[in-house]
Amino acid sequence: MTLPINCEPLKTLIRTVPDFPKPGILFYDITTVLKDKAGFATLIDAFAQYYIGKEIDLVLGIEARGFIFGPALAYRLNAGFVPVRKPKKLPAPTARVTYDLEYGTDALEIHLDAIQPGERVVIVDDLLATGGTMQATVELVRQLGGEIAGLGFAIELDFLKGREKFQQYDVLSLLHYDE
Ligand SMILES: O=P(O)(O)OC[C@H]1O[C@H](OP(=O)(O)OP(=O)(O)O)[C@H](O)[C@@H]1O
Ligand SMILES: Nc1ncnc2[nH]cnc12
Repeated sequence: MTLPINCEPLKTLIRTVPDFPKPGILFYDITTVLKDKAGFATLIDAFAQYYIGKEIDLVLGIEARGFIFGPALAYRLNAGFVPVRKPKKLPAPTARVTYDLEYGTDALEIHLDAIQPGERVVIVDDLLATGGTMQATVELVRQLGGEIAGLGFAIELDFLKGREKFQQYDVLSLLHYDE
């Protein structure tokens, strides 16, 4: 059995920015790990190692930062990639769900024909905070009849307890922060 990839050393490559985008928010900036070739590869390798062999048909990436990890992971899993987008970006008929954010509200859409009923889907995003964004995406997948095989995050902000929204799902977070 292969040992799980330890991503903990990558914390040195993640920049924290106080009071962005609003006062009181400590922003976890992944651009500093993405530009590090070993850092980015380690994150994709860690996701891939977890999902290989789980018969994943589709990887869904949530706009915008889920688009960074989703396609690279889909390629490694020999799966398709589906973008979940902010409103009015997708050209064909869509399903839409609105949700609350750590710092505002927003909505997400998916093409109605993006998932066939029963297809096995992994949803990826850069960060789990309150879980509102992922919860909206889970709802979109359920509306289309997809089977949720996993929810994957590069970073989880444990203190916001977003994970509690997903108790019936397999949640993978590569890095955890307590504050
Ligand atoms: O768990 P939550 O409280 O829902 O927060 C997490 C979401 O917030 C950020 O995206 P944001 O909405 O800022 O959009 P962006 O990726 O377009 O910057 C982040 O990339 C996640 O998608
Ligand atoms: N604190 C945070 N840092 C980066 N992305 C976020 N998305 C929601 N909360 C965030």
